[in-house]
Amino acid sequence: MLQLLCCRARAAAPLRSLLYPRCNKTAEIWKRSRLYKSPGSHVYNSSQHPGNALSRIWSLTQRALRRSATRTSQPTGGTLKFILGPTILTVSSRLFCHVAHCEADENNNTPAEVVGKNPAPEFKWHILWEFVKPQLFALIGAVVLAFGAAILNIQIPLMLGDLVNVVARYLREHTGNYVHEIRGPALKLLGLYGIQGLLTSGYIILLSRVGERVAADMRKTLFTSLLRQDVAFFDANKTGQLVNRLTADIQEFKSSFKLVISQGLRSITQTVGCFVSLYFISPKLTGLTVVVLPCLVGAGALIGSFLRRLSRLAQEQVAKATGVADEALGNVRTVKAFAMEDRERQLYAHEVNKSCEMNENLGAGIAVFQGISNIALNCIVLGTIFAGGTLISNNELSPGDLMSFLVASQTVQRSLASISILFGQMVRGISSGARVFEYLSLEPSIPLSGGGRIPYHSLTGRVDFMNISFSYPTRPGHQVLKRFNLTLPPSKTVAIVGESGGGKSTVASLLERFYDPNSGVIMLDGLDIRTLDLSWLRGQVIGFINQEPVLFGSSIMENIRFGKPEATDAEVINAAKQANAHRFITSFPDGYNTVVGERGVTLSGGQKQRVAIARALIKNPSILVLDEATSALDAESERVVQEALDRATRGRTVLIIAHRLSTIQGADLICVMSNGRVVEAGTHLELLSKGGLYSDLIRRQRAEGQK
Ligand SMILES: Nc1ncnc2c1ncn2[C@@H]1O[C@H](COP(=O)(O)OP(=O)(O)OP(=O)(O)O)[C@@H](O)[C@H]1O
Repeated sequence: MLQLLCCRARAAAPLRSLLYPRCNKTAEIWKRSRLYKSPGSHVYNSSQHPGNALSRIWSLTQRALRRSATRTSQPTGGTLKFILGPTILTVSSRLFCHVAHCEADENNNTPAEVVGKNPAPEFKWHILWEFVKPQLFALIGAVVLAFGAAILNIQIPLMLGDLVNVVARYLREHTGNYVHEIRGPALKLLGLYGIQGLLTSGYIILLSRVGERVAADMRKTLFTSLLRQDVAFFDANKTGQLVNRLTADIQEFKSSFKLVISQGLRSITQTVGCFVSLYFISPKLTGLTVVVLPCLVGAGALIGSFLRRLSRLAQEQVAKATGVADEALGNVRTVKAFAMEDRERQLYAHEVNKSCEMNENLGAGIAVFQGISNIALNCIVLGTIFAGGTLISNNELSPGDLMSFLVASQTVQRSLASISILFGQMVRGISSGARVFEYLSLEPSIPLSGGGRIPYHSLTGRVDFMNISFSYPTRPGHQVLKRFNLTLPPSKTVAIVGESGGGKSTVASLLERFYDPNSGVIMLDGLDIRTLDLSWLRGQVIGFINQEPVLFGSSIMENIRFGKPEATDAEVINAAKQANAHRFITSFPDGYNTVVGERGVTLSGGQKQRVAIARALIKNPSILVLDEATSALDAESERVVQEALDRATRGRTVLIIAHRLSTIQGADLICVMSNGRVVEAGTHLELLSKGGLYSDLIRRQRAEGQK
């Protein structure tokens, strides 16, 4: 039972008071626990230093919080995890902490250690450069055009001033033709507006092309890198968070990248250029502006950052509500089976109401902010006109200069305001980019390609597990296999049985090289499988069928072809026939083109299993691994599937992991596993006559069957 207590980590006192009483009460925990920090991970386990474990934990916690608080104002999403016997303290750099109380297993190992990632992944400029390099010409073009548009923006106030001066002179002197007088400067200004419009469109087009291509390249590279990672990586990282890096983080990075280059460049150029113009128009008015403007922009930036924090909280709340809906809709069958629709509706309504309230508050905050900033900006205009009027009456300034000054100072205000917003956006973009880059350069510990292949005609399919010891990387303290030995003779069927959690499926995972053993070797035809090409091993040598086969939401034809993409239709149909699936597939109106729905939801368990068998058989594997392939089926489906399996296993090396002992009595060898080791081995009759663990299991299963 997991009990999560949340507290704001910044408030040190509550965290301290939460820890001390817990630890005082459970002094035993300290004696039992060990302290380790695995390299690269952030998992700490307590009592290599039993005496000062608490103070060490506390200082690590504070250091982690300080680091995440000072590096960036944005949440980074990393976690540190402290394991104190059955208590796990998770400190996340989102500045929250959870104290999770977990039951320890029989070895005093906590069941829920999750390896956290670096709390603040670094932004790597050289990786960004690799993505930007192919778009360099377009990027330089965009920068030049944006710079040109900014320079013109500096010219416009001056030309507006010229125009006003012409009008003012005409009004004063009433000489000449008004249209003739004004035509020249007006046309110049119009031309300037036109060129500026063209430059602006040009740089936006180029920049969005650069942004989209960089983002698309990043998505493809990140997806490829994620697919390359080994299974242990996915044990330690939630898929939702990985998908978030592909979508939200890259989106955020792209927006920041485009905004910082376009608006950043424009705003800085305009601010500097317009300030120079202001100074040349009127040093006295510029002096006044220099005093007032930064104060207003500073106040605006402060309120702006407060509003952005509100906006982030409101977005997080919307994401939370979406999470509730996602979970309920994703598990709709379970929700319905437990008649929990009402509870889920209430839960969703509660979260939506909270997000509605937060968004309303945010809306009110924005409204007040905009109202106040409108008043302040208009006051600046009034103040400038007032002071400028005085200068005009003293003949120190012309009306046109005042006009130029007003427009240029408005441009400066806008530019300064956008620089302050851009700064926040840049920080967000950098932390999103860092999260994306973190996995781009991650090398899997088990590489997918490279290594040798055994020619098909000489492959016998003999497998030897030699002295294998293994712990899952996410649970290094819990040894699942202990000096495990087993031989799968060529073309024979070996079954593994034993208590639940004894490590049977782990043996299959090691053969597939989802993980590598900590010690010992697995041999295929006398060769260490670590020296063999992994894509070849998984793609052509080993066929894997498990208890709950997962199908893709495409047609049956495509699902079977997943086992061998180049297979012809005839090969697919042949594999389906071998798997006893042809008849039910052709009974559907769309036959092999029937779309099976998300994860194969429109097929029955037995039908799904037979499609999965066809998918495994189409690659004609030398070794077949059946991990409780029939245990989820009813008697009739099991009979049909078993028939298919009997046919499929002929002439192959087969490893069966079985719960129901009735299904493996014909196996050439049955191994009984207990506590990570093989404790008995022999045929069904040999093991029965021994009267050991196997006959015990048979007796228990028979008794359960009779209940
Ligand atoms: N991905 C994983 N990460 C960490 N521990 C795991 C993982 N998968 C399994 N384990 C643990 O390894 C041990 C052996 O699990 P395994 O699935 O191999 O047992 P099993 O004999 O196949 O059990 P069952 O008959 O119930 O399927 C269990 O204690 C389990 O909790």
